[in-house]
Amino acid sequence: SSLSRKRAGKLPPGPRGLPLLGNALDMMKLRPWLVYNEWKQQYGDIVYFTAADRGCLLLSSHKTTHELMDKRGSNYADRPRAVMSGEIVGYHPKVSVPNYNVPRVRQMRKIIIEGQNAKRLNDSIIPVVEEKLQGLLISFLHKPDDFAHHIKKFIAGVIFEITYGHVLEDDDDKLWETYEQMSKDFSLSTSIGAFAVDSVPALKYLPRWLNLGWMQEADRMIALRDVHAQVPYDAVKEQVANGTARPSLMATLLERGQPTLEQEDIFKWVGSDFYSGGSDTTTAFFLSFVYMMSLHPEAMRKAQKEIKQVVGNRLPTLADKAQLMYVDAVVQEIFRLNPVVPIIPHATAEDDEYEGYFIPKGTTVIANVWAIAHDESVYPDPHTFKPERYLNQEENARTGTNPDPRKNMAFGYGRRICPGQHMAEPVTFLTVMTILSVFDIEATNPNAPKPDFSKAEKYTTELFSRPEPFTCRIVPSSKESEALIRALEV
Ligand code: HEM
Repeated sequence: SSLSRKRAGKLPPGPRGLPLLGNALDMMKLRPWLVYNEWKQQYGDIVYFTAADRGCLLLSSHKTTHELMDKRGSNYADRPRAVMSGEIVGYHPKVSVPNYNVPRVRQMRKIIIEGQNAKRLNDSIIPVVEEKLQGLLISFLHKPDDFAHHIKKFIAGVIFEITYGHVLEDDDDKLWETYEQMSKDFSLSTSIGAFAVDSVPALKYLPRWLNLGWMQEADRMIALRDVHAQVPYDAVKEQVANGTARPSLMATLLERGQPTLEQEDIFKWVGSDFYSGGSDTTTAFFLSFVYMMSLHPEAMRKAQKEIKQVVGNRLPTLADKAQLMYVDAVVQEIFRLNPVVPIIPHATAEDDEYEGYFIPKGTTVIANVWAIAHDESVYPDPHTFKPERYLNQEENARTGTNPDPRKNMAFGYGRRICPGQHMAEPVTFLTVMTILSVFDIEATNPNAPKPDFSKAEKYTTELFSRPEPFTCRIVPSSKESEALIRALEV
């Protein structure tokens, strides 16, 4: 590509001469978003660098992510090469791995999005969430210290029920165990730097008899890849055939008639993607919510007061949302301060040119969400948890500050934007509002120093970033609240 580069112009600025290997590997340990944020300060909102054998474009402003990833969507909707996860373990059937021009990507996104249309959302998804949410409140009441486990199980329960009509009851549910392992495999195989073969793709041609650690790991992942989605799919197929299927997305798809082999493969992997797309992300968000409340008692009390005024002494419903501006601001601030997906990787399908810079085909494009979320020209006082920032809508609109993080970064960009957003938005709001309507969340040690959010402290450095394990106290906010929860137990 050096010829076309000469013709098309220079690459954007950025750090040069980084060590060939190791750069990408070290990066992940360091919270790459912090390193990337420094590069933004040093080189600007459009930066080019190479990591191992890849060219990477780092976009660190609303302007650049919007102009390239949204407006030039068709050219910015591919994914970076995934050697371990795609080529070796074979997760290509997942919607998130292949390039956008693979037809099944669009077919799968369509099924996922239609699965959350307004009617399905109201009739099939929200009622399930409300029911599972009652179970969550009861678990919080009885075993508050296990809140992290309860949250995880709540999400898994919702996803299994809406995807397969599978009722998750036991902690050692087989389907749950399998999906958890698949989810771990998928995120490990996808993470930058976990496997050397992603930095040196030629390693994939080493003979299998060498039996290196990563080869054994890959074989184990491949075995699970082949079965995890087959088992629940076959179960629903049989239930549909003998008329015992509970309502679910999979049952709806199968009730339309005998699928072709190609459709079967797509349905199976859509099932897999509901879990890998929806569980770790939503769990990370709710853990972040609990953690933020424990650290910001004033914001919590303001939200609780608003709920009391609007809702009174009953459990809230989504119909109350329009009147709960402050609660909504709390939700936005959780999405912003510690974004669940701090950096989002896409890739270019063709050569491009932007503001005089040349952007080669096949460049990894990284949306630097963390840096945008902490940009003080967009979110003044960016490292502080401050729901109030969203409330002055006229002023915000006039100055272009404090845009809703859900609308322009938390769920990604362009043609790859999160297809689960249609349920994620109401589910996050409903859950936050319901928990706050009956519980106080308190820090175990209120005098401990607050983490420094300008350094992303106390948050993990995974693809889906969540708070590091923490403790807090979750107690009913009043006698009436406790009675409301106990009334749910039958
Ligand atoms: C708080 C919850 C969630 C957050 C923060 C979140 C965030 C994201 C982000 C940032 C992306 C990448 C978008 C891009 O590449 O531009 C994504 C992709 C995706 N999400 Fe979500 N998500 C959430 C919930 C869900 C749920 C509930 C589902 C279930 C259907 C889901 C399914 C997916 C799938 C399948 C993709 C891959 C799409 C593709 O590659 O074309 N997500 N999500």
